[in-house]
Amino acid sequence: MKIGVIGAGAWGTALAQVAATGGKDVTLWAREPEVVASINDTHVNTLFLPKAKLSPAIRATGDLAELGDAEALLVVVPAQHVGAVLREIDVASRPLVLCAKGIEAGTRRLVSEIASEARPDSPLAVLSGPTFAHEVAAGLPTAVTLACADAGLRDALAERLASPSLRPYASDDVVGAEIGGAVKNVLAIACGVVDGAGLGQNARAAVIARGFAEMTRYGIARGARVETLSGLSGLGDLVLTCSSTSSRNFSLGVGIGEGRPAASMLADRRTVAEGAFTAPVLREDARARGVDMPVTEAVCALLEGADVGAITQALLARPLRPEA
Ligand SMILES: NC(=O)c1ccc[n+]([C@@H]2O[C@H](COP(=O)([O-])OP(=O)(O)OC[C@H]3O[C@@H](n4cnc5c(N)ncnc54)[C@H](O)[C@@H]3O)[C@@H](O)[C@H]2O)c1
Ligand SMILES: O=P(O)(O)OC[C@H](O)CO
Repeated sequence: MKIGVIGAGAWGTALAQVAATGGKDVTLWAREPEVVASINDTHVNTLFLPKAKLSPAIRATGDLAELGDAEALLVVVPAQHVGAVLREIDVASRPLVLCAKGIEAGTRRLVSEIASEARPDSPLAVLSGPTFAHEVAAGLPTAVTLACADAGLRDALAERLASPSLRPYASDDVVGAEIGGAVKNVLAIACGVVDGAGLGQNARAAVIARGFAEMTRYGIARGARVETLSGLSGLGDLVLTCSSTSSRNFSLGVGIGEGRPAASMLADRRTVAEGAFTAPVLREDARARGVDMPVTEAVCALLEGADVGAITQALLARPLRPEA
């Protein structure tokens, strides 16, 4: 089977490694010529996943046309670039497995909505869950949600993507799988701020629990099912990214909590912290739908330069309310 992977950041590279280790023929599209060269010449992605020794069965290319004959394509560019890349490639009606986590600025669309507009003939699936790329590339045990409306395709993809260390759980709730991954990135920034500002572990647990409550309110408003949100792609990924500096979103929050300006940290980086792009559009969409998301509102204010102490006090001083 030939698998195409669109995007050779850390996650696309790790997924290519899993597929190649499982005996698939893998072509990996990278935007950066130096990434193509380093993967093909040294079997290392020196820019985005430098510690992983990659299978020689992975062939990198800078030409999207070379992925046209793949049986399935994993789409792993950051959410804000999915539309542009999918409009550029001719994938006929091949299945697209969407692996980016975010909401598109300006349109408020989930990645599946972007993809179905760009490639209306391609069936879509979403792969999401608690998955640090370096752990997956190292073959450490990992479980994910694989969501797809078509049961036959879902089972076929699950079988092809499963490996001895990567275990997919099937779901038909595509929107639910996407909401968890998009919202947890914003909440991870908040947990990083708590850590960086030394607000304590009680505060971090409170942000995780109240963050999950707002993820659930927002998810329900967009048609997600609660059991999906409390599964791997929602609560599972929230717990992972809210507790480790391996998360780029959490680390961004730590920097903000320590008093560094968000804008300069974002300007300095090549890797993506999706939560910084999702937070403003999530706030806009939640307001439009009448969904209360105070942690998301706080993250937006902090990204815009607000003072951590003032935001913390404002959150604590909100009118008292029932938990449920
Ligand atoms: N890294 C992880 O552990 C991980 C795990 C699960 C999901 N994800 C998700 O996967 C997606 C990709 O993240 P990543 O970690 O692989 O990226 P990364 O931070 O490792 O690398 C950045 C990526 O963005 C690409 N890029 C930058 N500008 C672009 C443009 N204009 N057009 C197209 N691509 C562009 C780069 O080529 C590179 O592939 C994100 O949505 C992320 O949330 C990441
Ligand atoms: O490094 P982060 O914060 O983008 O998180 C990576 C993955 O989404 C974890 O599942």
